[in-house]
Amino acid sequence: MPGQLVYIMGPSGSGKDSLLQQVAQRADTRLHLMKRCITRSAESEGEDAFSLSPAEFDAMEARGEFAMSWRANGLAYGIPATLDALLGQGHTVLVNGSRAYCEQAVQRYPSLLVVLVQVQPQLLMQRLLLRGRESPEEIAQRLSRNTTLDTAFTQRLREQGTRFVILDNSSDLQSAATALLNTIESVTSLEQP
Ligand SMILES: Nc1ncnc2c1ncn2[C@@H]1O[C@H](COP(=O)(O)OP(=O)(O)OP(=O)(O)O)[C@@H](O)[C@H]1O
Ligand SMILES: O=P(O)(O)OC[C@H]1O[C@H](OP(=O)(O)O)[C@H](O)[C@@H]1O
Repeated sequence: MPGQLVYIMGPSGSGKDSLLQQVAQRADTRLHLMKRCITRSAESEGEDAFSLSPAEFDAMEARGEFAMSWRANGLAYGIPATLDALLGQGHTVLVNGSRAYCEQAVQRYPSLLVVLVQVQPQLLMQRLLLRGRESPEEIAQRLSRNTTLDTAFTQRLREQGTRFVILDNSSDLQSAATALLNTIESVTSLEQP
């Protein structure tokens, strides 16, 4: 496909959604941020997503209306199949992805750019509590995912030759967004004929 998929992943609270919003605001029209379908209430704080019931999600998934889909944190997440049309038209497309789904994403889109967003661990809980979208119990469950997820897959990504960068968002959001945009621009300009 002529476009470039940018798959942003990282722990809950690392700032994926904030970074994507920043970059989408600053970037040109060939850069698209995919709006996700999530079985989360439409009233939830934060991310602008399509809110679906579990039954609606399952029906869309069965009809093949997602380019990618996964379950995590008690929720189902889907990236609409329009992703493939955008990539086919040559756009750079940003996706808020899951670490647990990353290897499947690489299999489907081998030329994707994987960006792992990291922050100092002690900041994660603080930022999630301040965001206030989940209860303290749900936040603890989200953070426990960081110890159970297999992090060796990042090593495998490098060995497979997948384009993979780590982006630190421990400091201010603007600096991290600039670094992300620079990374995307360096990869997409490499793709120019
Ligand atoms: N650099 C930063 N400095 C201070 N606060 C930040 C920074 N980046 C993000 N935040 C804040 O941290 C909280 C978590 O950020 P965000 O929702 O973007 O994370 P996320 O990785 O998308 O999390 P999740 O996977 O749980 O949706 C938000 O309240 C956001 O405003
Ligand atoms: O823990 P991992 O597998 O990386 O991610 C799981 C899911 O959680 C986050 O979504 P949100 O916090 O519900 O918006 C991610 O974006 C991903 O979809």
